[in-house]
Amino acid sequence: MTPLSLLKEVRSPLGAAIALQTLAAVAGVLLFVALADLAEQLPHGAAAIWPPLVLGAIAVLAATLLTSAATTLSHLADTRLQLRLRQRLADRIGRLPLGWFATQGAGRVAKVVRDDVHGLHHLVAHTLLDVTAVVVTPLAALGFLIAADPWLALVSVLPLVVGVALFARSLAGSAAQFTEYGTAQREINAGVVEFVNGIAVVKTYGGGQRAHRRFADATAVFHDFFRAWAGRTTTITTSAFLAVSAPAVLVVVLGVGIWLVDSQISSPADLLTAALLAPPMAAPLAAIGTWMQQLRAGVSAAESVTALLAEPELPQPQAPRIPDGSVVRLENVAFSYDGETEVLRGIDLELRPGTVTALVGPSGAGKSTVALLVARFHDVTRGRITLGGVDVRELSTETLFQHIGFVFQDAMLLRMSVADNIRLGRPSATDAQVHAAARAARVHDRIVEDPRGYDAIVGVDVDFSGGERQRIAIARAVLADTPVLVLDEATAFADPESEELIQDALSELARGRTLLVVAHRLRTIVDADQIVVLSEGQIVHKGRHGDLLAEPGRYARMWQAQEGSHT
Ligand SMILES: Nc1ncnc2c1ncn2[C@@H]1O[C@H](COP(=O)(O)OP(=O)(O)OP(=O)(O)O)[C@@H](O)[C@H]1O
Repeated sequence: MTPLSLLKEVRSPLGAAIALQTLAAVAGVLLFVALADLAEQLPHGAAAIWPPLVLGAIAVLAATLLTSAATTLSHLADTRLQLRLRQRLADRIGRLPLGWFATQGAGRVAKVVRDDVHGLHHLVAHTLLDVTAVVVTPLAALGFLIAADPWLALVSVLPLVVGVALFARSLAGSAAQFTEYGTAQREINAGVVEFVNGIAVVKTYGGGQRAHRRFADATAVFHDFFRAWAGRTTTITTSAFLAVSAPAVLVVVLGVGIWLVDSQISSPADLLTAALLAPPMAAPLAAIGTWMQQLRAGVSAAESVTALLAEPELPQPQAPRIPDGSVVRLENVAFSYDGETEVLRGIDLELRPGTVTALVGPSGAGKSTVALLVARFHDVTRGRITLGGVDVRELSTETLFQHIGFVFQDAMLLRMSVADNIRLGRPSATDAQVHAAARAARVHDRIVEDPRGYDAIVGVDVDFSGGERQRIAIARAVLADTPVLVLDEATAFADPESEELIQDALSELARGRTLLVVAHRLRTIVDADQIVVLSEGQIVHKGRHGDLLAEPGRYARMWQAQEGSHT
């Protein structure tokens, strides 16, 4: 799909709008022709001026009505396109693997849905009509002039030709310059972002000079580049603007035109027509930069939308199967984020119902990745993951999430009431069930601290700390009541009281379920049925706390390091 094929959806209204705008531009030129005729007829009395007067009035009326009809149609096309695109994007976004969002960030989705769809609005509703007008007006004017007097037409088109030649010269080799311009701009932006993001560090450690060097250097590079570029092109660009400016055009047309009239090659009336038509014929060239930029922005918005629509979706099974029980098995699983480096290899693991499995290991070992794969945020690169004996790729998303729930580190709350946030786990839950889930998650007391309690809107009436958000997410999982639960233990930064509450909530949640926990502190998982030690994407040990501690190895060392730091 090419970016502009997006516009196929609205080909008919947009085509009609462009056709109407073309007629409007011709009518606009006709007005000048009528004016010239009017001036010519003035000495011949009232009867003679009526026809051009009526023609002028019709031209104005037609230009106004046609432009307004074209704009209405282009806006209708735009509204239809926006609706279709937003539906298609929502549909596509809904079918992307959940892991995609972690990698790409919600920022890209927001940019496309908000900014790029809006960028397309500009292209469809305005830019295409503007471009039509600036292309058709000179052509229509030239057509009228050629019909009236070819010599004057030639003179009138001269400033335009000179202008085009000068602009072409000033733009020669500009592709490389524009690339350099873009690179320099990006470097400045990166410098600003780095500086602003690091402002706390900069202020704390007083490294102001060094920290903003990247920004300062990028600005200096940009300044030098731009000065050199402007120096090379200013004279020629200014000459081009001058060539197509109304006074310059009039000087040329009147200067040569008067000589043509004197030499009886042209009539005074045709000279008047040329003097009226030549400036609007040349003027659009001065705006060439603006509309090229608008076209480029529109095309680039279309490219972003097309790219998002082309993102590979998570394959859905043709004939979804039903799992038999809720045993989860990872069989010789390998996974790569980038298709090159495998971050997991040969993972064999069984999560039996009612047991707790803890994943431990150094940072970057692949613990979170295993958790994400079990919840099918990504599909495995090799091997398979089964739930109740069925490959998770053969389950419908609905069935999968009826069986597997998850609570990840950055517990997401939506801008809705606290009760509805918890109810996301089970939309049909009664108030009493919501409250019971919140109690089990040790967050009920915090919720009722606010006078609006469960009706308080998150982010508007009430804000929660990270630990509280996580407990609300746990309440949601309690309510969803899935037999398998994947948890990314995120208590590392919680205060001791909050940590204790989260641990209580988790123990409550774990009762009777299959639990897979990404554990950062070993102390919380000493009672786990199975501790899996990962290192560099592979399982290096598996067993219970006591057994693992007994054998010298990574687990014993990790325990020593953590417990040593507690004593
Ligand atoms: N979205 C991603 N895109 C590319 N590589 C990733 C992505 N997420 C993780 N990785 C890489 O995969 C490997 C395993 O990461 P993972 O987050 O699973 O480790 P972890 O054991 O959970 O680490 P931590 O304890 O620090 O959270 C790391 O090398 C990491 O850099």
